[in-house]
Amino acid sequence: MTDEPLLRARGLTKHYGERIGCADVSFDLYEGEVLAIVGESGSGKSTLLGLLANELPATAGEVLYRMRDGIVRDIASLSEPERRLLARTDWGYVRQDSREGLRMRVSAGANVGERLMALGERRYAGIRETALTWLDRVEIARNRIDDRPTDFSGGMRQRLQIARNLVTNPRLVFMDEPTSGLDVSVQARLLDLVRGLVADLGLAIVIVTHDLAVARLLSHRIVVMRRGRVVETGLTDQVLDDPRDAYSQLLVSSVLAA
Ligand SMILES: Nc1ncnc2c1ncn2[C@@H]1O[C@H](COP(=O)(O)OP(=O)(O)OP(=O)(O)O)[C@@H](O)[C@H]1O
Repeated sequence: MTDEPLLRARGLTKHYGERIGCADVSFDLYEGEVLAIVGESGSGKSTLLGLLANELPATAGEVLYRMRDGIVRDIASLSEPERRLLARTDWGYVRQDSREGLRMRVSAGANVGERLMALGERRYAGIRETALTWLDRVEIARNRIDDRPTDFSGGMRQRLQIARNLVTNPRLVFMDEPTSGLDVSVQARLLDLVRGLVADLGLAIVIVTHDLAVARLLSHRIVVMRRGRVVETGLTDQVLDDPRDAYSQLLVSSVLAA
């Protein structure tokens, strides 16, 4: 273990032509820490997540990541193979739309095994055994291993995405509104599962959500965005119970009033 941050965002800025996606965002993320990015629609949450996950090029600023070998790299300087390897091993990305995060035409088992195969694992029996273990962990019945995600409910698909991402023991997982569109009870089950995995595996998570209840339940720290800028950041309970910034106060109170 080390006290060094796992990831550092420094002055991250993204312009879409004249439009500002996000501007001058800086923070540190530590191992095992869950950071929620909240804000209303259009505040820049998805843009920031895209920059952090190296899926969008920044207009200015940088993301520094401490790789598994301990060396801190600017993610924009990674070669294409290095970038792909990082995205497949030490990082995960759980998408709002499971059709973007899963391969819908292959079985649940193949969805989970794919990243292992990409890392060179060729023993079919071993891959299947690991996939079964992960189906257990995300509470999908073992006899569904040969079924396709198209036959799964929304909640099961999100749990399968989680298994698919965690099979390589990533240290950092990005999540983009993972519970939106799910029924309340299904959401609660998913959040419970994620909480358990965070505790067991010491995962760091950056989660984008417009739902402050999700942020409250999962995150240690929170970043409040408005018009592409961070207006407030701090410990989740502190920000949600006693927001300093006028906009955060509005955001919190409008949810409370809802
Ligand atoms: N591809 C794009 N081209 C042009 N402008 C964009 C693009 N993507 C985002 N924007 C603009 O950047 C700003 C931030 O958008 P972003 O999608 O990051 O916000 P958000 O908080 O994730 O919103 P939502 O919750 O609706 O997804 C908005 O003004 C948006 O219109």
